[in-house]
Amino acid sequence: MDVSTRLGQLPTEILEIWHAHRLPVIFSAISLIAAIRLIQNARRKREKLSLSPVPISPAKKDEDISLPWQLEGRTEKQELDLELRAEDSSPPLVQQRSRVPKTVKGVKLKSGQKQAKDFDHTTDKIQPLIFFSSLAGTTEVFATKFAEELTTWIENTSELPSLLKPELLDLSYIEYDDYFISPPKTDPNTKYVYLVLLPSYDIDTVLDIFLENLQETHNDFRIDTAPLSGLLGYTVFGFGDKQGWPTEEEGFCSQAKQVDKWLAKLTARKRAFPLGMGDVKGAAQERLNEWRLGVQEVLAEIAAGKGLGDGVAGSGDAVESDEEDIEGVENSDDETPVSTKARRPQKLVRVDDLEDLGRMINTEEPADSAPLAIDFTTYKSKLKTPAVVQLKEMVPTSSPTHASLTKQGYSIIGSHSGVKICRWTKSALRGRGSCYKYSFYGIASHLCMEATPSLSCSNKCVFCWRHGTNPVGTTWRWVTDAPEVIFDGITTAHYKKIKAMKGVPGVRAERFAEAMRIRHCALSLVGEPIFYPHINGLVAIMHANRISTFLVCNAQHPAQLEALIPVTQLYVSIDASNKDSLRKIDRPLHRDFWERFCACLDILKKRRFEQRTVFRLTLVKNFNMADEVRGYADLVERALPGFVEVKGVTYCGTSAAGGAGITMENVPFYEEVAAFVEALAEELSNRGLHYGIAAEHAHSCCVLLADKERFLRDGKWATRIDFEKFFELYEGGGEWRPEDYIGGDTPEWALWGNGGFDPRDTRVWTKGKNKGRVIVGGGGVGSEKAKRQGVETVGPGGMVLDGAGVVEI
Ligand SMILES: Cc1cc2nc3c(=O)[nH]c(=O)nc-3n(C[C@H](O)[C@H](O)[C@H](O)COP(=O)(O)O)c2cc1C
Repeated sequence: MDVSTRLGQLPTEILEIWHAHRLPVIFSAISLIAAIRLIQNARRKREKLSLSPVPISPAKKDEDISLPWQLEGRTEKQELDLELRAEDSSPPLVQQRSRVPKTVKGVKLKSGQKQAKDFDHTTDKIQPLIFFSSLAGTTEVFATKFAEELTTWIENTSELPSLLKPELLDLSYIEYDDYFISPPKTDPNTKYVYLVLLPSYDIDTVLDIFLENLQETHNDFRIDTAPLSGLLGYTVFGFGDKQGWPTEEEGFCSQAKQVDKWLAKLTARKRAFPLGMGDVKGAAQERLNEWRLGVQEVLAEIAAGKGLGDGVAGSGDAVESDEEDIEGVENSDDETPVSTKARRPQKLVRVDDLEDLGRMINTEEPADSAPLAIDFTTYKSKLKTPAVVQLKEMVPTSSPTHASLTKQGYSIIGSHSGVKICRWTKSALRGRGSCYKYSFYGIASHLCMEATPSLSCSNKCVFCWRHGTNPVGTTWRWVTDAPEVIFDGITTAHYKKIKAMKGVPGVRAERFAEAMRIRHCALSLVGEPIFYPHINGLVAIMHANRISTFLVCNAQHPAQLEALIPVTQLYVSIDASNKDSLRKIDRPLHRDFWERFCACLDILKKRRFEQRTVFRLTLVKNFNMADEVRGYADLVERALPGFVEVKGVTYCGTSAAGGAGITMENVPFYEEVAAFVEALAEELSNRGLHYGIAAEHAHSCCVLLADKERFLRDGKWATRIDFEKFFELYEGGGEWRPEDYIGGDTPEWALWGNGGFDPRDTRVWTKGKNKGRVIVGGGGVGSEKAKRQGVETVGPGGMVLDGAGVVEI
């Protein structure tokens, strides 16, 4: 075979060989590739391992740290990281002393530590300030007595001329910033000692706000870590109840302990005397007396120029500071104590917003790979992640608040909603008259349910009949119930309460039957309905069930107000005409309460053509009535509400009200309310605003002003509501105006001057004292007319006055 022939056969032979051996060949090739990949992977893993950082020894780390004044050219973030790492280098003395592993915290940059101002006992004065907080009045009583006894001691101790008379300050009335960002700056020769008396509450109260404020001040990078170090000293006394909270572990005086701890930080350990604690059901007075004697001794020593003493437990020296540090580490909310912080010039990082700082720290890993625990969660609650925050129930079933509310007739639904049958509902069931909502708007009280999805509020109004035990807070941080659950719960509880009226003498059968179909819901009661995060869901369910909604808000939540879906009638409580007065009467928890209030007015103005808007003024004599007409007119001019309801405050007669400074003296007579309304109407008219006095309900001490251009129809007041039309418009989904669901004319008997009592109902005088009535009070157009028409005039708080005394109706 020649070469050319053999070459011609070669492909065929190769093909044959391939067919004969292809399987082993393919298998070998795959095995080879797999082996190579495995070897490569193994090599890569080893390389990665070898790249992991060598654990940094303390010595090595210290070398790494650049001091702040060497940071030129670095980014803010780099500077901050280095600051944080520098904080990690605690002095050896403290490291040795720590009995637990130290958690190193990032510290926001603060300006240099202020040392305590020098005190010259020969020239300077000592001003003791006694701060107290009291929700139910107990602490106030103790604090007042304590202040009196301390004053007597000072006055009788002639060798202490530098000691000034103590001042008693209610934490609810002062601006925290005036006292807890730095000591008051009055006379440079006056130095302060803070004496703080506090109860403890394991529910959300204003005390939490105070604590949060102290904490925020300490953590605010713009303020010194120890801004109160200029104080001569401080000490705290706590009141608690050992029956409910037997031991400190179980919460006895827990909040006083926390305040004591934060003040230690803010004052750079100026604790003048150890924390005192008294059991209000036990020997509180004896403990307080002992504590007072100790405080007196300390004051005498300071006055004698001996300061707080050295090296003694409770003196605030380094040993004690370390104790506190350890406690803080255990609690995971502490920081490196002032005494152990690296003392070096601080370079301020420019951060436009505190949140920016939090973001920077939380999102970027430190350059140093050594673990660095950073706790900034406490100064800005927004930074808390839901996973970390332990959600509590607002009103747990086992809480005293729950027990107290239930006793008062409230049904608590879930853990934050409530419903209560109103006295006017009972009255209407018995044919004895409805509340002003019937006279003004046509809401029969037996068809109306009063409820709230949030028992908590962000105000602590002096006239709130539940202050003292109601939860308060500025943010919603509780377990949240679904709107469906709340709706089912409140309606079921309401019907149950109506049914319970079945056997009550005088209940009219037809009204009882009607009452078994709720038509209206007043979302007010107590607390703050728009605080509930799903308020829109709840309102929508109400409307779907053809229940009209009257929602009252406290003008402290502009964002929620803006987002609220239209309700049948939207109220904003206007409890004062100016900032100062509002602070005194509403005692708001929000520091920017006035800005929030004004923002809500602007929202109300914007939304006045979507729904009926109402200003609710509650007049409290000596608080928000005198000389405030012009101020209220300013607010009306700003928001232009459709209606202004003016109501005299109702006296709740509890010790809580007394504690807040409200007595019967503060309850205006109806004639005073009437005179106020007339003055307001005149002021509005002088400004070219078209409001007129439309209706009254003397029994609730309530008068209605309305916008004449919108609710005066053919010369007749038309303040009532066409509820069916409202639902039609709502369900139609298009645009509508409040004028589109105006009902019939305001009935004659409800008009201003006619008293406001539905003649179809029966007036029943309690204890049958309707004979020989003497009309007390009276005055103003309304009451004059009322007198002429034989309507009795009511006294303070809806009390009818007669010759025989006060008869409640
Ligand atoms: C709802 C509620 C919660 C309380 N929580 C605590 C508590 O956690 N620890 C405690 O020691 N006492 C607690 N107490 C008891 C109060 O601190 C005590 O009654 C105190 O005297 C109240 O002071 P004040 O009402 O005058 O402000 C609580 C009382 C109530 C009503």
